Amino acid sequence: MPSLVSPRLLFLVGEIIPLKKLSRGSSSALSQGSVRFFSRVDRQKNAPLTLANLGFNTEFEKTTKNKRNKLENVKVNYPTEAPKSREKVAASDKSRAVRVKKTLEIDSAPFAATSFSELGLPSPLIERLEMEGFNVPTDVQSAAIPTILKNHDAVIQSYTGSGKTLAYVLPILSKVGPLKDKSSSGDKETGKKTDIEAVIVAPSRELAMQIVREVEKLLGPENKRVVQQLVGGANRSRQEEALKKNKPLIVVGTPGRIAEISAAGKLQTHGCRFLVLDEVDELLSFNFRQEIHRILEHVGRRSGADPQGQKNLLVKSADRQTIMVSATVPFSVVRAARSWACDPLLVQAKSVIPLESLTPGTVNLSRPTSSSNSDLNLQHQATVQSLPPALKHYYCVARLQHKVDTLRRCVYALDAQSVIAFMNHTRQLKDAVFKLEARGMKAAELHGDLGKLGRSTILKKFKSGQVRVLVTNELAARGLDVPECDLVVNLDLPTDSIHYAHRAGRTGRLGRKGTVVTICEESEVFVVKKLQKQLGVPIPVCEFTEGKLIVTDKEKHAEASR
Ligand SMILES: Nc1ncnc2c1ncn2[C@@H]1O[C@H](COP(=O)(O)OP(=O)(O)OP(=O)(O)O)[C@@H](O)[C@H]1O
Repeated sequence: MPSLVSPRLLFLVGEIIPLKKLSRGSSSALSQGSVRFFSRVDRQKNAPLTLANLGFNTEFEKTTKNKRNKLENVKVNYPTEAPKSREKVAASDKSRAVRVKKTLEIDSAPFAATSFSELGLPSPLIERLEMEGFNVPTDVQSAAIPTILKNHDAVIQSYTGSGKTLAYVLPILSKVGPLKDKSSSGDKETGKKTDIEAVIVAPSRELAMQIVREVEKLLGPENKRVVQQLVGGANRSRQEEALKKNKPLIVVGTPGRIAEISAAGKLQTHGCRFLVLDEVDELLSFNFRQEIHRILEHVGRRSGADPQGQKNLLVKSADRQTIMVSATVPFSVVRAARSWACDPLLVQAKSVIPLESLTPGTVNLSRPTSSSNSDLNLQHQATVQSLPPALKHYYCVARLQHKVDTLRRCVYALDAQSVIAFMNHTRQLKDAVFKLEARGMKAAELHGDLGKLGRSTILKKFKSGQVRVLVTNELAARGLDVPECDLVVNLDLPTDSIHYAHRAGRTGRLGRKGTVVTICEESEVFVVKKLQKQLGVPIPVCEFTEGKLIVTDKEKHAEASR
C-alpha cells in the first residue's frame, strides 16, 4: 500500500500508528508468535476509552463507591510542571521524535472548583465570562483549564454536553489575544506578529462555526476579528483575503479547508502555540487522514538549527501544545496522541493522569480473562462517561412505513418542543420531512447535500423554535449544541454504540432533562439489545398510546438498571 505510507507514519482505517512502533511491534509479535497483542488492540480500538477499560481504578470509581467523601478523596497523579520535553527533535532518519522524560509530581487538581477565578484565568477573561453568564466551571473545565495553563498536552474526555469547548478555549484565550494574562511570555516565543497562534479543527462546518461563536462571545464585539472561521463550502478566496486583512490570532475550521489554505501558503501556522482537534476520534477517521496529517505536520513546527548550529530543515522544534477532545476516545486516539503530542495527559472530569501509562498491556492486566459479564461491566463504565447520566432511553417497535407516524406520536406523547430525528439516508430523510409537514408538524431537513447557507438557515430556525423537528443524519450527531433540544429520535439505527452516544448527546446537555427514543422494526430489536449491553444503560421498550408514553417492559427495565 505505498500510497498510505508516509515517511513517519502508517495510516490505517481510523488510526495512525508510528511506523517505527509498528515494525518493532510486528516483528516481535511475529517472532514470539504473539498475534494476540494485535487482536486485542483491534478489539479495543472502537471501544470508548475509560480508565476502567484501560485497566485503571479511577478516582471516579472510588468516589462513586464512597459518595459521602466525594470530592475530598480525589487525589490524582496531577503533574504540576510543564513538560520538559516540549522541544522535540526529529532525528534525520525521520523516526519518532526523541523525548526527554519528565518527573511527575503528585498533587490534586481543583476538581469541582466553585469559580473560574480558582483556575488561574486572567481577570479580563473572568469579567467576560461573568458578563456572558458563565459563573461556575463544570467538572471537566476544573480539571482541564489548569492542566492546559501549565502547558501540558492533553486528551480531554468527558460526556456530551459537559462543556469541553470552554475547557480548551479558556486556557487559549488566557494566552492569546486581548483577554490574555499580560505576564504571558507568549509574544516573544512566537514568530511574526501575523502568525496564527491557535488552530482549532472540527469535523463539520456547523461545529466549527459553533466554536467560532463561542470564542467571539467571550472576546466581545470589539475583538471579533481575533478569530476567523475557515470552513469548507464557503468562498475560499474571501477567507484568504480576510486572513490577510484581519490577521486573526485564532482560526477554527474544517480539516479540508485548513489544509488547503495552508498548502497554498496563505496560512502561517509554523509559530502556532495551540493545536486543538475537537471530536478527535472522528478527525482521525479515514475520511480526514491526509488533511489531518498535513495539519499535524505543519502547525506549530518551525524549521530551526540543528544542535551543531547548522541550518537543517529536517531538524524541527515543536512549540505547540496539542489538545485532543471527544466524548468518546477509542484506543486509536491514545496511540495518535502518543505520536503527535508531547507527554500528553488524559483529562477527565474527575481525574488527570499521564497518557503514557496507558497501554493495551495494562488493559490486559486488569481485564478478567473469562467473564463476559465483566466485559460488559467495562463497557458500562465506558459509556457512563460518554453519555449524560440523566438521559432516559427507550425503544419502540414499528413497521418501516409507520415509523414517521410513530415519531409524530412520540413527540406529542412527550410534549417535546425541540426534536432531532436521525436517519441514515438523505432520500428517506426528505420523505420523513414531507410526511411530518403534511400532518401539520413543523419539520426541516439538515444534511450534507444542502449548501452552507441552507444549512445555517435551517439550524437558526431550529434553534429559534420555528422548526420543531429537525430530521438529519450523522452531520448533526457530533458537537452540535442546541440546549433546548429535549428529544432525540433514532428513526434509523446508529451504526454502533459510539454513534448512538453522540446522537443521544444532542439532548440532556449540561444537566438538562432529555429523552432518546429509538424506533426500530421487530427484526432490529436484537441490535437495540446489543446497544443496551454495550452502552450499559437501560433501554426499555415503550409504546405511545392515547398520547402517553407507556413502558411495556418494566421487568426487563428493572433488570437492565441493576
Ligand atoms: N461553566 C459553564 N456554565 C454554564 N454553561 C456552560 C458552561 N460551560 C459550558 N456551558 C454551556 O454548556 C453547553 C455545552 O457545552 P459544550 O458544547 O462545550 O459541550 P461538549 O462537552 O463539548 O459537548 P459535545 O461532546 O456534545 O461536543 C454549551 O451551551 C455551553 O455554552
